[in-house]
Amino acid sequence: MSTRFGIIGGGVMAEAILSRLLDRKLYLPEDILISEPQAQRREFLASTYGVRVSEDNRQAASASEVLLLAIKPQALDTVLTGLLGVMEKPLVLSILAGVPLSRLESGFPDRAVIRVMPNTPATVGEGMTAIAPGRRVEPQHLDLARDIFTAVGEVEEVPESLMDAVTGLSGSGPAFVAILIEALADGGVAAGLPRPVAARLALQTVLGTAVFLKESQLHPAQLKDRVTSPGGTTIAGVTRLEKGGYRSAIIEAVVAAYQRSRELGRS
Ligand SMILES: NC(=O)C1=CN([C@@H]2O[C@H](COP(=O)(O)OP(=O)(O)OC[C@H]3O[C@@H](n4cnc5c(N)ncnc54)[C@H](OP(=O)(O)O)[C@@H]3O)[C@@H](O)[C@H]2O)C=CC1
Ligand SMILES: O=C(O)[C@@H]1CCC=N1
Repeated sequence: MSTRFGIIGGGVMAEAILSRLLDRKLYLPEDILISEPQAQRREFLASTYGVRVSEDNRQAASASEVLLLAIKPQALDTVLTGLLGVMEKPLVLSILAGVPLSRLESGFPDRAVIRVMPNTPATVGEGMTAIAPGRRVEPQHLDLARDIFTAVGEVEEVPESLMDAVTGLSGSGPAFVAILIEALADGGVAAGLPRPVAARLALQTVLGTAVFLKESQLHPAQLKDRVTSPGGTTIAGVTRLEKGGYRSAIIEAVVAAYQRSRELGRS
């Protein structure tokens, strides 16, 4: 049976992408082969999604069209060593944080490589993916990568020099937003709301605000001004946020994640 889509590393992000690709019927389960060292994880992926699994990365790397690299950046060298001598030349899509195209292209000689940074909302088709094509990428490779990541959300092509910044913002950002939602709910509980009610209000407030901003094209500051009645509740809360360094904490979180992405690429 031929593999159209090979994945090396069947972890969180691989599952997020593959679940949506299957949902959207871009690939059939039998088109996909995932190599993953943990037997339990392989069994889970095979039984949940019907995909083929293997403990041998060389099988996934023999994919006829696409090879998605979804291992941790620290595992790259080991994986590359194990792939020496594999002759097939699929398009390589690397989602590894920080790892530069130059390192990927020397690890996959003669193959077209695209550096990609997706995020976990890809699972529900609301992902944000940035792509940066390498030197050997042809227009048809870029079209294929766009098709794959459009199936899991929005896609932006950027120069490779911006990929670490992308990683700090949209790659890591879902964690920062999840902490905000958790903290909003905690605030509601502190103010006396039952936990389930607080959790629902917090989630819908963040979702509603994001959808409203997207649809209205308002600048976030305009929305903030609309909510902030003179002498009212919101300005009391905003004052406390400013005192607590809310904005700078978020800016610094994105910058710290960007810097860590750069460090990972150097190792
Ligand atoms: N999580 C996220 O939100 C995002 C992650 N990324 C990137 O995606 C990549 C994967 O991240 P994530 O899914 O979170 O990590 P996970 O740890 O969940 O996934 C990595 C998987 O690779 C497996 N693995 C380890 N060594 C090998 C090997 N030699 N050959 C094949 N598979 C191996 C791991 O198995 P085991 O557990 O047994 O070690 C694990 O299942 C990273 O490079 C990360 O930078 C990019 C965007 C967003
Ligand atoms: O935390 C990480 O390293 C990965 C990359 C972007 C999101 N998660």
